[in-house]
Amino acid sequence: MSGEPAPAYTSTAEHPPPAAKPATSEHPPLTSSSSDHHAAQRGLAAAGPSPTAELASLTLNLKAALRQFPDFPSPGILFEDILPIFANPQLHEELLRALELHVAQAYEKPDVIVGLEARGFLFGPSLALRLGAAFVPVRKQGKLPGPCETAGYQKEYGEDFFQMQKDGVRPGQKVLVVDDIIATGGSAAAAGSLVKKLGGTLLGYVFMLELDFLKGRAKLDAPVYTLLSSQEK
Ligand SMILES: O=P(O)(O)OC[C@H]1O[C@H](OP(=O)(O)OP(=O)(O)O)[C@H](O)[C@@H]1O
Ligand SMILES: Nc1ncnc2[nH]cnc12
Repeated sequence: MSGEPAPAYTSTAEHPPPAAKPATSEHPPLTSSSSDHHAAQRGLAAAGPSPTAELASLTLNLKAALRQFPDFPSPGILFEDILPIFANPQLHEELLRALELHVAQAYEKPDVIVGLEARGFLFGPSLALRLGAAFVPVRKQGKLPGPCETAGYQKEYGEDFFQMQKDGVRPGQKVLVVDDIIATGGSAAAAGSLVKKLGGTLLGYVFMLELDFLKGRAKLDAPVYTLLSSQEK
């Protein structure tokens, strides 16, 4: 890895997204020792608050933006609406920064970010670009052309089938699965099983939000990171 060029890391630093600023005291580079290799790849100086302190302040803003809708899409479900984060460019930027910080601290650099339809598509590709990784979708059955692997699953309010294209992940590639929410964990577990069927090495799972009381992470057999938690019962 160390000898490889890292074009996306460099280009992210040189071409930050519109709401982002270059590395400054407000948007500092990654500085912890565990993320030094990422910081070095990005060509950024070490300065500013620790990634842990920065993450803590970012998550406060993000949590405050969530909205809840009772009895949607069916009676008894308290629906967590993440869309206000994407409607606000500053929060959108803060979300990506928080996820990027966490991945750099906690995981090896992934080759592939696998995002789940549909809300995993809202930030999966942007995160992949920041990390210099490929983005590959998991889609609901019947949406992807060509040879696919299929896995059935149950989620908090229904059941479905997920698919991935057979050439989406090459054997041995390091994969992070990302999605907006983990509830019962059924969707994420199905996605992880597809990655493994394709021969990928599952580094772990990254979610914006976890509904802790449903204990979905117990279904997952790789490290799980959630930025925010909710509906503690
Ligand atoms: O942990 P689980 O109980 O499996 O539930 C979590 C999944 O449910 C939601 O997706 P949904 O299937 O509603 O699809 P959408 O993103 O297309 O709205 C959410 O985006 C997760 O993918
Ligand atoms: N309670 C919930 N809110 C939003 N998305 C979900 N996906 C599964 N459960 C959910």
